[in-house]
Amino acid sequence: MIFQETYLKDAFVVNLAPHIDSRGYFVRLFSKNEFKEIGFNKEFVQVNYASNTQKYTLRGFHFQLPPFCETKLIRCVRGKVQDYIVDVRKGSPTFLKSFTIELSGDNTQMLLVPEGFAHGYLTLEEDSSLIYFHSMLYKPGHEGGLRFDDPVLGIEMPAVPEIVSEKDMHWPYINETHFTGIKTRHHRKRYRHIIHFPHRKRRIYEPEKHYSEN
Ligand SMILES: Cc1cn([C@H]2C[C@H](O)[C@@H](COP(=O)(O)OP(=O)(O)O[C@H]3O[C@@H](C)C(=O)[C@@H](O)[C@H]3O)O2)c(=O)[nH]c1=O
Repeated sequence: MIFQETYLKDAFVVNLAPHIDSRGYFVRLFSKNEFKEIGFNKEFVQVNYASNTQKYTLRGFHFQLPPFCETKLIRCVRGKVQDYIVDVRKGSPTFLKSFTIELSGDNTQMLLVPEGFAHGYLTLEEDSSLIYFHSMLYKPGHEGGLRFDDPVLGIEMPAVPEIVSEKDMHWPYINETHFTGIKTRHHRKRYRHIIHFPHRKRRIYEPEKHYSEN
């Protein structure tokens, strides 16, 4: 596994190392020892699987509220998605900035979504499925969400979402209730096997302009 540090503090792209032979391939998705390299020492306590029938289905952007914040490891096992994360940690240097990556059943990348990040994706192919590893159990009633089209986030998608749940259509636009209060980790130790993504220019967040009545 090779960990690629993103420009969002604590969020990593995990590059897998498949063992290929005449049968196909074998690949390790998680190893406690390898993840220690990036300071990850939690346990995954729940594994979820989501199947999406249609292209341009959107799920997200979701996070669990304190004290049930969770780290998630995301792998697309079939089809293709554009995956997004948004830093909603109050006080984080990358607060409200987003990162996106294409994940697919054919590529060998996963995304590690740290605590205090919202996560979502848009399917780019029919029949796209994902598996998520969670460090916290599902807590109904403790879910937070961001609108995928919130102008504060300025997220550009490759296509207009065509299928979105009622719940995801009704998240309020950015306001204080979204801020998880999770602190970023302060250590900035350099890790082995880490590649850095270049910074992307994002629009400046101006709360007084963007807070909505919702
Ligand atoms: C997330 C979740 C949902 N459910 C139930 C609640 C509901 O009846 C049904 C569908 O739930 P949702 O509409 O919230 O599912 P969905 O919109 O797919 O939610 C997921 O979105 C992606 C982007 C993530 O990152 C995941 O962590 C999760 O939040 O499944 C569970 O039983 N356990 C769970 O862990």
